[in-house]
Amino acid sequence: MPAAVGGPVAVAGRPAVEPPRPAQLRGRTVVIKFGGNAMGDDALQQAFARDVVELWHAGLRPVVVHGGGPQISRMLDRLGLEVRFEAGLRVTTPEAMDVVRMVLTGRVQRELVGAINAHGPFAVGMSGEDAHTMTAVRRTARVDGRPVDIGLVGDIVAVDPETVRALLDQGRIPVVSPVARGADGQVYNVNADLAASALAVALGAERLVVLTDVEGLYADWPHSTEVIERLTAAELDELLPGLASGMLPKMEGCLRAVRSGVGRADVLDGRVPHAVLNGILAEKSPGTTVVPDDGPHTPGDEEDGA
Ligand SMILES: Nc1ncnc2c1ncn2[C@@H]1O[C@H](COP(=O)(O)OP(=O)(O)O)[C@@H](O)[C@H]1O
Ligand SMILES: CC(=O)N[C@@H](CCC(=O)OP(=O)(O)O)C(=O)O
Repeated sequence: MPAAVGGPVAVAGRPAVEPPRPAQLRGRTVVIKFGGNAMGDDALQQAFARDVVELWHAGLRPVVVHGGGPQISRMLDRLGLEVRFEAGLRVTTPEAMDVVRMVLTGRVQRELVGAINAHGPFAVGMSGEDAHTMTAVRRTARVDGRPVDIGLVGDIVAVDPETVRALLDQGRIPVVSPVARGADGQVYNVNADLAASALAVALGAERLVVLTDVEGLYADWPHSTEVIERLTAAELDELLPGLASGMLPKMEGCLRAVRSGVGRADVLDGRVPHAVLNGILAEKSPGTTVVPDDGPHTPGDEEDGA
């Protein structure tokens, strides 16, 4: 596969995107989390796939970590199994774990890989289990300050990024499902936002981009939809205990990422077509940007670890 060639990103029929410093972004790794909500919409999935390929053409090294929560819930429902979340994490029985693995790696990932590969032989799907890429330990949820057993849910404790890095070096676009292996051989269900964050850290990624089904982090949800445009890690740390449902692991992932070397994390509205392209190439992203306490690490400041 030819080496990526950087250049302005022209997208016919769409508002012009002003790439701020494409030369500085060239060769940089960007981890993008694509959530299950956006995946349910064919047009959005196709637009996402095109964006990812365009980033590749612009010379970036995109890695996709996908979710699939709604798809798992629907399948559990069809099978007559319970659907329940605690603090934004699915309560995962051994039977549910089988379904999680089958739906994420066997179905949702195949569809996304197919959408990207409509543009060429780019995407290679893999699970966090593969080649010990993600190792997890069982975690509990905290509800009202108390630990709650949520079954086979994992927290990632180690990432070996070599397989993902090798794919990037071959000019591929890795598409990773958030399933991890425990050191004990047990398979764990990992929240996709936290999996994306852990992989971004291990790859020394420039950016973590999390797509969701709202405009960003709302300051006073559910009473208002005023989006917080930018916050530092310390500011987010203070807000975190007050966050609810799916926003909690998402923002926890952003915090972990910027506290561990990722230059910046953006939460963007995945319902907006081409959110990824606009979010990454525009100077100011339309959603919520989380920066390290000492400000964003901009491309060119230091060597990318990837
Ligand atoms: N402060 C907040 N700001 C925005 N959304 C919030 C907030 N707190 C909770 N939410 C909820 O979190 C949801 C996003 O999380 P989730 O459903 O897990 O998304 P995804 O499938 O994209 O990972 C929003 O749709 C909203 O209902
Ligand atoms: C532990 C846990 O909650 N895992 C998630 C994994 C998928 C996911 O995170 O998907 P979205 O990004 O689409 O929500 C789940 O079972 O739903």
